[in-house]
Amino acid sequence: MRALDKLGSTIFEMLAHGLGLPNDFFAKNFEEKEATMIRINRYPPCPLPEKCLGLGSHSDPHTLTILLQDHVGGLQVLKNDNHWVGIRPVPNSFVINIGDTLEAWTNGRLKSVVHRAVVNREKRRLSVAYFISPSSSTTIDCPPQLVDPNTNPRKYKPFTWADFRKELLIQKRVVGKTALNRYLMN
Ligand SMILES: O=C(O)CCC(=O)C(=O)O
Ligand SMILES: [Fe+2]
Repeated sequence: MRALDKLGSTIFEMLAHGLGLPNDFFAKNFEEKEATMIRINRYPPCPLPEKCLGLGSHSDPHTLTILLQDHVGGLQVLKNDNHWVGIRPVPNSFVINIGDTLEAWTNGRLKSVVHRAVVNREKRRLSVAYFISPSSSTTIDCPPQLVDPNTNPRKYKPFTWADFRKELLIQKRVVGKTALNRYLMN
């Protein structure tokens, strides 16, 4: 896990740099990484792949996901809210997903994509997802540099990662970005 945490930290630093924020703006909040977790997804072959899904449409609620997928393929991303695009597996590489928490933290500059996994008629598929989360007390509040009252007003009310996790637990199943929508400004 240490290598994945280090990769996550480097990505956070690069993202902060790209957004014109201090390099440690995000990375400094991940000392404790509460609720950071790894999930192994196993999708058995399915005789009727058009009739079922391996993993339904959702966005990852955490901050950053580092995903390793095998050669079979099945990950799809929702583009322009109306069509699914397959993410071709590239050997020896990770897929990096922005989570809901990072979308709120950047006032929507970084987007957490809605995605799903489809199944394969013949082949079993495996993927491994590492979901990185900040310390529970971290307040997710977008910095003033990313807000413009005229062109990009503040989209979300500040919340702590602990609050957001409670919202996630209340939901029976995460569908789309329902937990994050609870924090939208009125
Ligand atoms: O299996 C995949 O490619 C996607 C997995 C995923 O989206 C998840 O575990 O949240
Ligand atoms: Fe996901």
